[in-house]
Amino acid sequence: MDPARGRHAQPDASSEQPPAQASARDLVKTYGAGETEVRALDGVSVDFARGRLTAIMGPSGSGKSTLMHCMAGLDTPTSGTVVVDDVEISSMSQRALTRLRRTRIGFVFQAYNLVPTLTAEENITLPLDIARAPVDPAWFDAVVDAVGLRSRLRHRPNALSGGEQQRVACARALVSRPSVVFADEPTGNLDSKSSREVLTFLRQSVDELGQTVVMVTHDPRAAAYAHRVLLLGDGRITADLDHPSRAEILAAVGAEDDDDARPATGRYAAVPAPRTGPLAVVEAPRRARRARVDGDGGGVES
Ligand SMILES: Nc1ncnc2c1ncn2[C@@H]1O[C@H](COP(=O)(O)OP(=O)(O)OP(=O)(O)O)[C@@H](O)[C@H]1O
Repeated sequence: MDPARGRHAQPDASSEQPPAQASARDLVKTYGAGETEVRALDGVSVDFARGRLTAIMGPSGSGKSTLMHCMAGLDTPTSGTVVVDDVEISSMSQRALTRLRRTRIGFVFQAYNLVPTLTAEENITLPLDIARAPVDPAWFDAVVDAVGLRSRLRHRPNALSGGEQQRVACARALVSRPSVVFADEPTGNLDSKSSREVLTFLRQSVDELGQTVVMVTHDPRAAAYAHRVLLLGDGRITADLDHPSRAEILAAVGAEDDDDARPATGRYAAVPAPRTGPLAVVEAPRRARRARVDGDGGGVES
């Protein structure tokens, strides 16, 4: 890190690794104190490369959401640093963080968190509208077309399916062309078809739109869409898999294959299935306590 600028130094240009778009160093997050203290993150250091889809997996309580929230500036680490797009955010004021989240960080929640009184289009542009930042029409069109929502833009959330609502939420996270998008169990509430649509879009946003996406999932089928899979256990990274096959992911999480949900062909034909069968024991469904109101329009969490 370059202390004079409060930023991390630029990576070595000769490095073969894509530069990190977001990084954590020695991240520790504790909740409570004394005998009730919980060490949700126990010294996590990780780089999320630009133009990659990274999946984070791990058992319930292993620290996945805490890591995402600290990386996205939704939670403050107890110690350690978080850098997004060369800017250290872990020591920023709430005000500066709020501003940054509106335009530089996208967040997708399991519960969609759309504003019910606004149309799909208004929901998508809300973070920029709140930030009084201009909407780039060409980028807006590219995102809306990629997510397949052109004909639904004037509908309100209650007239959209769950999958459509989550695609609106994905488009909202991407509309500012953020440095990085964090998605916390984006398919946790969706059926297999809608899950496939959302995962395909997230992958497409990386491959075709050049975005950087970090996604928490409990589902090995969803993780198979990623370029990289990280496993967390007890607040630490326990495995880091580069372009893993579905079999490698299943082996890493200690789950057996689910014959009923086996993809037709090819890696990206992976079909996330409802949470039944052996994979259901890998992790409990996301808890409702995840939903929160950020109130700044950056994630428009509700
Ligand atoms: N606000 C909080 N107050 C106290 N403890 C918390 C709080 N948030 C998280 N924890 C604890 O920190 C640990 C990590 O939680 P976290 O939600 O990050 O795990 P997770 O891997 O995302 O779990 P899940 O998949 O079940 O959501 C858990 O033991 C959890 O109970």
